[in-house]
Amino acid sequence: MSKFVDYTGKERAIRSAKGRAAGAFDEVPVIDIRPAIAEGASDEARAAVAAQIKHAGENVGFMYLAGHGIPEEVQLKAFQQARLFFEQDLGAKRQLDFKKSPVFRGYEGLAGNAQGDRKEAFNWGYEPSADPLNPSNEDVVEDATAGSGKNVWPSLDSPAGGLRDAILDYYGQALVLGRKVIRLFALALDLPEDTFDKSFAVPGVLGRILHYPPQPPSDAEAIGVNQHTDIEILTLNTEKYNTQAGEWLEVPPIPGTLVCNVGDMLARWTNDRFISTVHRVVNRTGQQRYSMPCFFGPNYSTMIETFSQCLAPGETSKYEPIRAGEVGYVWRRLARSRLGRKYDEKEKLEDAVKIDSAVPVTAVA
Ligand SMILES: O=C(O)CCC(=O)C(=O)O
Ligand SMILES: [Fe+2]
Repeated sequence: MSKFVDYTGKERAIRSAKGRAAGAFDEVPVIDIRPAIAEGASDEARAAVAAQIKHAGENVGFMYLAGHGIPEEVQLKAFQQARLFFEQDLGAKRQLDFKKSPVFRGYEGLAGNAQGDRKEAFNWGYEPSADPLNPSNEDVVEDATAGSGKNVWPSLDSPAGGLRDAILDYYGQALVLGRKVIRLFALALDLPEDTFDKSFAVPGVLGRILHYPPQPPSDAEAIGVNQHTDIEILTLNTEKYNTQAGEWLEVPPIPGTLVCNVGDMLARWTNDRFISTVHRVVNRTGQQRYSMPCFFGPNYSTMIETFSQCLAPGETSKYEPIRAGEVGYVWRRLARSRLGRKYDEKEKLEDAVKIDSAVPVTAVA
């Protein structure tokens, strides 16, 4: 594997190499969460599922979640609309170019993406009207530094006019599920079950649909999304490939499951007790590939400071406390992955996330 340099510029060891070498895993575990999220689930059932999450979080950083309860049809409807959106010509898609949004919402093209990845994406964020547990229609303040901002959607009379409804139907169900999963993560970390609840009342949950065209047969190693770690606490997704211990471990789609992986915020919160695993996407299917990750981050004013329970006596955290969004952790990270900027905590946020609209985005065939 080529070396991995993390967002702070440090060369990073793939921590899960240790787990793999010790024979802790050679594949991503499948965890049936139904017994733990069912109405009236017993403490024993929840503890049993939390124990599996703990093992996966500490050794792999990735897990399949079965029994999650989101109908496949809801996902497929969003993918159908996404296909209609991505099939449009570039000019139509670029009307919703993410570079027009202070919070990177909208279309991210195949060309002009910072890493040269073979993918295009449509990005959105938290919208109160889509949240079954927060049904107020209050407008979210359009302020990148406060960390929310407005979504952009295709107009109703355009070819993908149903994209908003289809995405938000899925996203609303994912929000409900994510809040349950995050409680199980708290249990898995031996923390009070409600540890994350307050910061997930109005959470910083970003979503995106990605489209990966089939790779040219002449280029079997063409990268869909280059190696990276995710920014937030955990990601719920449909399918992907990741890496451990110097070789890439395949994570093929398993019907009826979602893939869940640990992100860097949880690594910071747990001082790397839970591993934010490096992963990438290579589309070798010969088909168009679509995926729809939702990145679960807390309210943007939340301070992320390593839980004392995750430190051994006398141990200090490797990580400085950092605010999730307001002073820019999320936005600096997104500027890095979407605009190719350097991650620098000292740079003024306005400069770090400023979009230079004079930079042309070139088209590729
Ligand atoms: O397409 C996928 O399955 C994964 C994409 C991904 O890793 C990401 O957007 O962070
Ligand atoms: Fe990712």
